[in-house]
Amino acid sequence: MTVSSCKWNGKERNQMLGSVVVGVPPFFCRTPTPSRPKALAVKSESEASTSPPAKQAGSADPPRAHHIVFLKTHKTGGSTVQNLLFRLGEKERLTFAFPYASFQFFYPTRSVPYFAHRFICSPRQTWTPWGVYVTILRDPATTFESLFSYYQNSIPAFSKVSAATGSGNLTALLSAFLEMPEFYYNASSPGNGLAKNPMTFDLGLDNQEWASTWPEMLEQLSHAFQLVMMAEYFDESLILLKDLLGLEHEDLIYVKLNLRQDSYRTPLTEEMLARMQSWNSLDLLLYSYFKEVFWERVRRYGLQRMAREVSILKSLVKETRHLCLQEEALPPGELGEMTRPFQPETAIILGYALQQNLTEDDAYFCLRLVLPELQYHTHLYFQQYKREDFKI
Ligand SMILES: Nc1ncnc2c1ncn2[C@@H]1O[C@H](COP(=O)(O)OS(=O)(=O)O)[C@@H](OP(=O)(O)O)[C@H]1O
Repeated sequence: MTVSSCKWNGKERNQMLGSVVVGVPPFFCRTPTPSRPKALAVKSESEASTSPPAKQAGSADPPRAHHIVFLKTHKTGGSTVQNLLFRLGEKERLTFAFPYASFQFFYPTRSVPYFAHRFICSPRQTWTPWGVYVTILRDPATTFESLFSYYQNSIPAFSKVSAATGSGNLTALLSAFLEMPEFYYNASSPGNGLAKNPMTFDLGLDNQEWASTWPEMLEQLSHAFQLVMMAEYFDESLILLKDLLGLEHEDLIYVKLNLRQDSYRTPLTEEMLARMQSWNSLDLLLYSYFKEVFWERVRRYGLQRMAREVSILKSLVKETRHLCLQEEALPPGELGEMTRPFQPETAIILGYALQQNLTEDDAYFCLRLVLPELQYHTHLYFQQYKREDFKI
């Protein structure tokens, strides 16, 4: 089934959702249009072109940000960032680079699309700036714990644990996996891409073992991505994004999406934590490296300035939540189809119900703020390809 043939009804939604469970790296591209926002404009309209900028020999100009690419890693808060970019793109009438026939590009064979892999990750390629590249990382332990719970039934290395132990208890399953990961993990199984060093895999690097090219790879990645956000410092990350793209505070308003119900979280013992870090040691290297890059960047931005900006953002988010949401996150049974996030079999994912009696403008904004990624993707897909049969 192709996405273009989808209508938004329960049966087809399930088919679409099946494919999105294993990841959605949406590429979000900015194409200059007559209604281009001043906030994102780097050069004047007359200078704009739809093709990537050709760098003139000897030109000292920085590359122009004609395109925004967001590489969505798994279980790192990416859906929240994606929602913000979807809203921005819709508001500014930007073009989205959606895969033609699916929600995702090449997963699980390869997580990063070929061109990105070639330009970002090959040590022999010189990085060619084509736009603004942004991604997000999260502490490897919490990322893995979240992945294990969410993909318990769909990643072979994880589902093998329940088959072998007969247990249905997430904590027991995670503990059993961490005791003997090699026993459950088969590197050649394509569905196992995320079962070891998932962020490394998502960035297109070899996630099996450390190689002497790693330091060079990390440096290349830090040149390729103008911003690597950190889930643990989400607000600070958004302020850096604002600075990078020339956004307003209003553009940064968010609610946490794809949030698991607390009862599905596994409390980690010291031993589990150590095992998890050892199993995901490349993710740990990646994360530690980019955490340093991140804080260096915050220092350059100015610590006091950052604190002020974050405080403004926090107040705005609080105010908006009060305006838009009935209460904090709710389980799926209490949500309508439009606002109910996809539910894996092994965890409960929370969503949000809107306040009643919102004005038309507020309802337009608030609905988009809480719209789960599949619903929003479907809406944008139909909107972009001039299919009017699914409208919010
Ligand atoms: N703003 C913000 N800050 C910190 N953490 C956040 C944020 N938004 C979402 N989250 C947490 O990220 C987890 C979901 O990540 P993704 O949306 O990338 O998941 S997915 O791969 O698209 O399914 C999921 O983690 P778990 O709840 O631990 O599963 C979310 O709670």
